[in-house]
Amino acid sequence: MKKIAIFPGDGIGPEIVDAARLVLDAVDHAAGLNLQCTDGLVGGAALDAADDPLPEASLQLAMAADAVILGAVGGPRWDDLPPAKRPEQGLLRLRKNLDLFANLRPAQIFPQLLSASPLRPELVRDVDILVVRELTGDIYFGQPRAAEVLDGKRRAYNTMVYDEDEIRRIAHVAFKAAQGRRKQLCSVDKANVLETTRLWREVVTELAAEYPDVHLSHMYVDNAAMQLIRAPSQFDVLLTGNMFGDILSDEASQLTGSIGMLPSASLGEGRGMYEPIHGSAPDIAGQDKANPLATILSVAMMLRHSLGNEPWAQRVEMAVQKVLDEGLRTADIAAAGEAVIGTRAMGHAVVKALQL
Ligand SMILES: NC(=O)c1ccc[n+]([C@@H]2O[C@H](COP(=O)([O-])OP(=O)(O)OC[C@H]3O[C@@H](n4cnc5c(N)ncnc54)[C@H](O)[C@@H]3O)[C@@H](O)[C@H]2O)c1
Ligand SMILES: CC(C)[C@H](C(=O)O)[C@@H](O)C(=O)O
Ligand SMILES: [Mg+2]
Repeated sequence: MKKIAIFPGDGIGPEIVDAARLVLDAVDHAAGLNLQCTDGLVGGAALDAADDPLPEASLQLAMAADAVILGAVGGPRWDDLPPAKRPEQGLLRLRKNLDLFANLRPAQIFPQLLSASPLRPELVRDVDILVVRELTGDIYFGQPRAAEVLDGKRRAYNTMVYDEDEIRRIAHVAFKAAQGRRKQLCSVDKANVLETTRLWREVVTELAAEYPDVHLSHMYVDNAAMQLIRAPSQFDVLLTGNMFGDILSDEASQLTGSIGMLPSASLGEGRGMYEPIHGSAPDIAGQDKANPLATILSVAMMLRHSLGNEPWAQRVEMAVQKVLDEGLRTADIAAAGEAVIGTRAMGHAVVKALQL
């Protein structure tokens, strides 16, 4: 028996999670996984219910689980709160408390969606990038941080900080991932300006000696943002910090056609958390329009990384390929004039494509 904690969250979160749940339930039943799934509150939903974006009960639920599935958090209803009190803080605290320092965000091209990419097909056809984003450090968590009034003037600051151990452990993850792929690792930093990322570059370079089969290169983040659009297939594994990884992974999602296609795994020493990279999409929430495939592909990542079930991870990924082959599209991945299906119908279609 494995325990799965499920946090639907806000906005489209409950819709995409419900669609992914259809797939998870079907796999559980067919593969005899004997999963015990329990829902919890995080983000705005938790703020509303318990005045805390990560109530203690939710944290305990996650800590007791073998794996966590999360939809998305946040939305305009909570936008006036200061960052430290917002729904997003629930997600950040969950990541930090579970020590999920390694965020894997694969950006793969689905050949069926080449026409959905804003880039020319010949530029994106061979794209297969793994963004390895550090997830528990950087300017997200650095102290001190404050918003204050000084000499009658409002000012605010955050602190970007990494120590060498934090850099080393995420770099090991990236080097190992590269060894299992095309052996090209590009570390992205801003070492020409920032002390933090100068240390980042030093530590990553030191580690390269342990991975002689991996070709390591370094790139400044501004150039990387540009190269991702100019010639994205040059990248294999992209290693970067929390902030740059957040931005570059949203950018990379566009190569695939939609942010609704990018799953993620957040890993540490223990349980993993699985979530799409996108947010709560308030503009389409509650309309059965959201693409659940990123969440469904995150379930595949959970089967692979937390449940040790590679065959079923691949079956879910193949089922996603099949629905795309069949021409089934949510609005975000539909070409002009193409028929569109809703979130829930897409979930059912993936279950059908599993051919159980
Ligand atoms: N992991 C998370 O929980 C997470 C991630 C990013 C943003 N957020 C939060 O979500 C809220 C909205 O943020 P935002 O608008 O900047 O980013 P967003 O990712 O929610 O949406 C950006 C755009 O992408 C579209 N989109 C996102 N997911 C989609 C899907 N599955 N299918 C189809 N279209 C999709 C949206 O409709 C929107 O047009 C904010 O409160 C933000 O903090 C949460
Ligand atoms: C909601 C926010 C805290 C989060 C982040 O910045 O990590 C999101 O953008 C993501 O990419 O998961
Ligand atoms: Mg983000």
